[in-house]
Amino acid sequence: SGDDEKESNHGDIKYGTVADLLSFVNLLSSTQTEALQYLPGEMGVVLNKKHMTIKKGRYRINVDVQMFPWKLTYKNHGCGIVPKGSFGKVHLAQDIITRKRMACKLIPIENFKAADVEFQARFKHENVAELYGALLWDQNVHLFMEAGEGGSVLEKLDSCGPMREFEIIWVTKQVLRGLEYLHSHNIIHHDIKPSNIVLMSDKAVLVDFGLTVQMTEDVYIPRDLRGTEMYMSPELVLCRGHTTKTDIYSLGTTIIHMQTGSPPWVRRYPRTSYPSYLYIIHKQAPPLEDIAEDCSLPMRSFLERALEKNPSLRSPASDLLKDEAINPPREDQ
Ligand SMILES: Nc1nnc(-c2c[nH]c3ncc(-c4c[nH]c5ccccc45)cc23)o1
Repeated sequence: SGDDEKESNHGDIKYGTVADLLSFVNLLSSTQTEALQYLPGEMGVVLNKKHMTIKKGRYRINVDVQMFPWKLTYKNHGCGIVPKGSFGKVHLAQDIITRKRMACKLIPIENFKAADVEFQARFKHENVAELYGALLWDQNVHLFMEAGEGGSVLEKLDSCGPMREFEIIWVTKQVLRGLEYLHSHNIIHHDIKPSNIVLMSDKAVLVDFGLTVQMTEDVYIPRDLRGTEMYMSPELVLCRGHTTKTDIYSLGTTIIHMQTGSPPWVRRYPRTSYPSYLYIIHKQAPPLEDIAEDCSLPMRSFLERALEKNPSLRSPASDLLKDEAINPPREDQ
């Protein structure tokens, strides 16, 4: 009976719906810090029964799930690095029963915002890292997600140097499919860059939705500056309102980074002499000078469309997905 079921539960971890998870994370982000200590030691909602096995209302580290440092195939020193997201560390986790390997992002409860998970919970797409569950353990929110075991594009660039055009095309198509989906729901990611694109064997997915917003009007008026400077669009820097097109510009700067191994601007304006790039991004023409010399003509024209200074003239993801640069004729491949 329900009572037996209740008695046998020793914790507050349960399988639930997206609505259950959203009310759980809203509870967490709305609880005053001093009140957090009175919450049960273990609480959480698991969306995905296939990957995470709850036993008697519990899901414990080293009992039900093990945590590992990431081992990257191409990382020469092979040390288990723990990549840092916008507000937390990301570990590799493996469910003891299902053996499913997951990413587990730890966010200290005082830094946790419901927005960190809201969009990943509500919007599912093969190029958006799936959220499997959210748990609170001793003052840390643990987000279990789809793992990109190939690491992020940034780690690949740091380890293997500039990417070849066919690799860039492969990543760009995946990111554009994810952006086309998010933008069709008026969602702006706000932090498209190499470290927020992670690689699996058969696809790439977008991660880190801590800065993500859903537009309610035609234009989003920011209260604060969101994103990473080198990848920011001129209209975002101006802070007079922007749209989903800002993500397209950030993809353009990300492609320059994948081609050359460096973000735009930094070679012409060294970081040592330029603490901030905001004024440069605002005043200068888009960074077409930072496009790789050996960039193909189709990719160059793709970048001109993605880096168009005027967002209303900039191509949307749905148009760029049809661009010849990322749909080369067979013999080119
Ligand atoms: N900031 C953030 N928010 N969610 C994620 C995330 C979800 N699934 C993931 N899978 C892999 C990695 C990852 C990043 N760098 C790495 C280096 C080595 C191995 C793995 C990685 C990160 C994630 O990241």
